[in-house]
Amino acid sequence: MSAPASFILQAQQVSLQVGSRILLEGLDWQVRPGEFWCVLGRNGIGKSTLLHAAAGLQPTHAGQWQLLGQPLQGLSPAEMARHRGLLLQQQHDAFSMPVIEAVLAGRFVHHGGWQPSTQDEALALEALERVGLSSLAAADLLTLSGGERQRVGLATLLAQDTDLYLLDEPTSHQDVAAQLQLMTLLRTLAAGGKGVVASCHDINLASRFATHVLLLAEGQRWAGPAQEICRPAALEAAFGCRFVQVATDGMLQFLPLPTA
Ligand SMILES: Nc1ncnc2c1ncn2[C@@H]1O[C@H](COP(=O)(O)OP(=O)(O)OP(=O)(O)O)[C@@H](O)[C@H]1O
Repeated sequence: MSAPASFILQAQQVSLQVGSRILLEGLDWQVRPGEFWCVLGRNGIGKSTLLHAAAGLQPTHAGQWQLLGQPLQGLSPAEMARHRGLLLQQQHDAFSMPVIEAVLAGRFVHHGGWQPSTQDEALALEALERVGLSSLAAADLLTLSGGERQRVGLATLLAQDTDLYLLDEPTSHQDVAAQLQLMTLLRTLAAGGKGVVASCHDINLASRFATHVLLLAEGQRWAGPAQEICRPAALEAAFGCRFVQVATDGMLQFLPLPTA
């Protein structure tokens, strides 16, 4: 997995199914270094399923995924964990532990032992700083707010330091200022050569921060540069409501309106 690959993630004719329902059929899609993709679409359209399948944690019914040019199915869990990380939509904590310990868990994949080195500790602290939570390093994980807990999850992924970041609704528990910081952080990660894929319900955040958008709808999808995909016609087809496009401060905003 050391040779440079032109794609960090590649879907080749991927089909995803839950029960008898086909969510996606014949998806050909590539994530290159430097790209920040937002996956948009209605509730239940298959965004989480897509992220979990790309992470190798959910079955792919046809086609295959390649991670850094290698078939995902052929990689061991340890190899996968060194090259891709997934932020779940919900974090479930059974035990008390200091926040820094949760972040240090991200380093485990790189040394295989539970004893963190001084460098691991420095990287974990730096990851907490990047998500604005260094003051909570010693706090009990179980005492955090929903937004703080979600950012600890992202810090753990940053400590894991993978090539591909898969994030399921990373902004869902964040206040508006934290959303801007988080989307800026994801864009910076991509600009540094990582591949970032995040599901999102905020079209305006996606169109402002993502380099690319994958817009999913029943039996249809659009993929490409964010400014090309975030257009009223495609958004209306995908979400089933009207959109008015408003230009403000040099940015395009999309205002959803009920259908007449
Ligand atoms: N294990 C399962 N068994 C049956 N159906 C499932 C299973 N997992 C997911 N589904 C269904 O698959 C569909 C896609 O779910 P998914 O969570 O991927 O949607 P989503 O686009 O992420 O939705 P949301 O925006 O609400 O998070 C949903 O209709 C869901 O009910």
